[in-house]
Amino acid sequence: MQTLKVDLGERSYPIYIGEGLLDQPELLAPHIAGRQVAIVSNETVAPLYLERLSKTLGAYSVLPVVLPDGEAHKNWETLQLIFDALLTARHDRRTTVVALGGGVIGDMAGFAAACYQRGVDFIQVPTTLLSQVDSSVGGKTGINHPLGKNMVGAFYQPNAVLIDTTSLKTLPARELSAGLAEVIKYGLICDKPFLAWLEDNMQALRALDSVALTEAIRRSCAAKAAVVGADERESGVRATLNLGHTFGHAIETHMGYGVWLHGEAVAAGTVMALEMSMRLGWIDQPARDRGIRLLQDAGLPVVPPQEMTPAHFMEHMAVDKKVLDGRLRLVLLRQLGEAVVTDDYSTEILQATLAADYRAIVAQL
Ligand SMILES: NC(=O)c1ccc[n+]([C@@H]2O[C@H](COP(=O)([O-])OP(=O)(O)OC[C@H]3O[C@@H](n4cnc5c(N)ncnc54)[C@H](O)[C@@H]3O)[C@@H](O)[C@H]2O)c1
Ligand SMILES: O=C(O)C(=O)C[C@@H](O)[C@H](O)[C@H](O)COP(=O)(O)O
Ligand SMILES: [Zn+2]
Repeated sequence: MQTLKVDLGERSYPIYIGEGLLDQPELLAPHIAGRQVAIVSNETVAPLYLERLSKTLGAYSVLPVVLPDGEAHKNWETLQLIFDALLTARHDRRTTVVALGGGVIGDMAGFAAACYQRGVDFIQVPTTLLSQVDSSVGGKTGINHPLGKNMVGAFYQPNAVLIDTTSLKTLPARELSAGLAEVIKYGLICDKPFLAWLEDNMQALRALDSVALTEAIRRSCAAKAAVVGADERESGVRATLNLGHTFGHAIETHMGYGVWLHGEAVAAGTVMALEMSMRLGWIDQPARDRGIRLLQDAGLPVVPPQEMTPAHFMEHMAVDKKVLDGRLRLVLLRQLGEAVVTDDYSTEILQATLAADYRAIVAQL
C-alpha cells in the first residue's frame, strides 16, 4: 500500500492506494468518530462492493443508502434521498458518510455530508478510475443544475480517501477510458514526463495492468494533492485542473447529462483547448497533435459533437465558474506540461476555435 497526504493544515488527510484495501478495517477506523456510518452507493456499485465494505465496517451500525445510477441523477431529488435515509435512521452529528462509487456518488455524498446537520464526517471510497485519480481528492462536492454542471455545491474535504485498485476489474472499458482523460490532464498541465510515460504505458493501462494502473493513480493523486494543497478553494492554480472543462461542461450540459460521460466531454474539450493554444501561438502543431493522439489512444472521443454550434458553446460557457466580471477565463497551454488560466485572448481566436473542423484535424494525424 502507498499513502499520500493532502496537506491542508488541520484538514489534512491521507490517500491510501493499494489492492484489497476494501477489506482492511484498520485503515478506516481512525477516521470514524462515532458508532454510525452511512454508506452511500448506487444500484450498480452496491451489488458489487457494498456487502464487502459493510463487513469491513462491521464494528459500526451501518446504514446502506443506495441511489439510482448515473449523471442524470446528480441532482436535488437524489440528494434528498440521502437526507431522508439519514433522518429516518436517526443519524446524529457523529455519523460518518462513506461514498462508495464513482464521481457522481462522491460529489453527492460529499455535498450531503457538508449539509447534513451543518456538516458531518465524510470518507471517499472511489471505485472508478476517474474518481480514484481526481474526484475523490480535493473536496469539490455538489450537484448539477439544468443550466450548468456542478453549479450547486460546497468545498468539503473528506477525512480520508481509500483507493482499492482491484475495484477497477469490474469497470466497463468506456468508463476506464473516461478516467484516462483526467489522467492525461495532469501530464498536459503540470507533468510533461508523465505524458511520455502515458504514451509508453497506454496499452498496459487499458489492459488493466495493475502495476501501470497503480502508478498512474499514484502520480495523478500526487499532482492533484499538490495543487489542492496550494490552492484549496480555486483562487489561483487550482483552476488549471479545469483544462478542457469549460468546453467539456458545455458539451455535457448541451447533450443532456450522461449522454457524453464527463471524461469523454473533457477529452473533446481538451482537444479544443489544445487547438486554441496553438492558434494563440503558444504550442506548435506537433504538440497539439501529440495531445490529441494520446487522448485517441486512450479510447476517447476527440471531436466535439457535430450538432453543437459555436453559439451553443458560447451560451453554456457564459455560466462557467471561471467567468469573472462577465469575462470568461480559459485554461490553456503555454507549452505541454504548463497550463495558464487566462482571459488574454481575442474573441476571434475563441470563435475560430469553436468553429474549427475537428474531423479534418483528426484525419491528418
Ligand atoms: N469533485 C471533483 O473534483 C470531480 C472531479 C472530476 C469529476 N467529477 C465528477 O465526477 C463525475 C464522473 O465520475 P465517474 O466518471 O466516476 O462517473 P460515475 O460516478 O457515473 O461512474 C461511472 C459508472 O461506473 C459505475 N461504476 C462505478 N464503479 C464501478 C466499478 N468498480 N465497477 C463497475 N461499475 C462501476 C457507476 O455506477 C457508473 O455507472 C461527474 O459528475 C464529474 O462532474 C468531480
Ligand atoms: O478539482 C478540481 O478543481 C477540478 O477542477 C477537477 C475537475 O476534473 C472536476 O471535473 C471538477 O468537478 C470541475 O470543477 P468545476 O468547479 O469546474 O465544476
Ligand atoms: Zn473533471
